[in-house]
Amino acid sequence: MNLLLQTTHSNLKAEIAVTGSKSETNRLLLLQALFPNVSLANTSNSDDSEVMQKALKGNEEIIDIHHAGTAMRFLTAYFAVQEGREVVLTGSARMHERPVKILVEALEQLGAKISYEKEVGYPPIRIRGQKITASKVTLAANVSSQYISALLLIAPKLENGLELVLEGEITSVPYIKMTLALLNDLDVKTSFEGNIIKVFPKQEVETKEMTVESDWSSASYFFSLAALSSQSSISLTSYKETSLQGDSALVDIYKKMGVETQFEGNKITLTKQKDFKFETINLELNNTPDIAQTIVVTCLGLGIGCHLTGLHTLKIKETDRLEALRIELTKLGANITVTNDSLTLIASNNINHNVKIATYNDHRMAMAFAPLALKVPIIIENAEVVSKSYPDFWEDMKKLGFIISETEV
Ligand SMILES: O=C(O)C1=C[C@@H](OP(=O)(O)O)[C@@H](O)[C@H](O)C1
Ligand SMILES: C=C(OP(=O)(O)O)C(=O)O
Repeated sequence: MNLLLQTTHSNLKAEIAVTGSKSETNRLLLLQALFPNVSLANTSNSDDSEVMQKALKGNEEIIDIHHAGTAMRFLTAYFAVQEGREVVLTGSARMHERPVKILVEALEQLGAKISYEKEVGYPPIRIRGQKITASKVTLAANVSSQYISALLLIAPKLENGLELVLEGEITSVPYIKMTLALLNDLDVKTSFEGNIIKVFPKQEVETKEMTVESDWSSASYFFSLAALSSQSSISLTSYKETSLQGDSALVDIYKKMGVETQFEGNKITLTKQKDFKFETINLELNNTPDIAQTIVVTCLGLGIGCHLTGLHTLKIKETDRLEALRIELTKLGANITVTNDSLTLIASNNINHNVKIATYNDHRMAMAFAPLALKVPIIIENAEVVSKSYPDFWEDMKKLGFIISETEV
């Protein structure tokens, strides 16, 4: 499905209930499987959370998690400790290119039995669940924080808890802190000092309802819309001023792009500042990789330049996001260069009309480019990809007055 996005005005006003954080949901679904007296509210309706839920509830031998990176990594750890159960974890063609070796080797250090069905280091993998008593493991921390979160999530149920020694520069740190914070909410004791993380054993937890905060990565598209609007009052519900999600850094980042965020109860309201003086944006995004695409597209729409660094993990996500951005932004007329871990956009006021944006099976390519419809009519190819994290995205865009129609071209 290709969608043509257009608008007749750029004064944006609506209240939108963004779905729950997929990162929090997928952690909590796993914790709920370990501790059944935990209940959940405001969970994500994303495909990634649905496959996670299905995998944990079902009894299949072959489990297909499609494009869901967190599900792949978290379930690898989960099934490694399900004594007597044997499963094959598989996924989409792209998932077969997303590395899991660091996690598999860490689990093997602990005594897990995992083998590769096809290429060494990549899914699909066969996991034979074991009882694990070892409690110390060393692993590289510079490729994906999801390996670390996966180990931390199963740690309280290990007889002797877990000590992780992290090697190299630690990437995507807020996601590790989110995992630890959710464990702490269940009264699991943890520590994170320097490059050592400890989780202490806990076999049972008190009955508790955990409410998932709405997804900040999904909110990024509304920050971008507010920045590119002539006027805006966009309210988003179920957000907190003190968030577990690193992407809440959007509040400070978009202040530099003329968006003011007001917190009121559990709601945020995004307003466009009048007569804002824009400057080139320089950001290090190692802590917030998922909002890089949103930010660079906003900069193009605003006609300002940016230099974004700390992006090495983008190459192994749903697609090589640096390459995808280079190709699609170039189609729009942008002057962009990328390296293995950075991106530079030169300021320009020209954006080509009616460009067809390819989305590379990446939800964030579709959603990050959508706000440009405030500047030029734009076509988003395979727009259904948004369901990986935000199935209602196009409906929510319509609430802001966008005219969205299917197109054959
Ligand atoms: O733990 C998580 O929920 C996530 C961690 C990040 O991945 P990396 O640690 O691989 O950068 C992020 O990009 C992903 O969308 C979700
Ligand atoms: C990278 C992402 O997800 P995952 O790694 O879980 O597939 C994302 O949602 O941007």
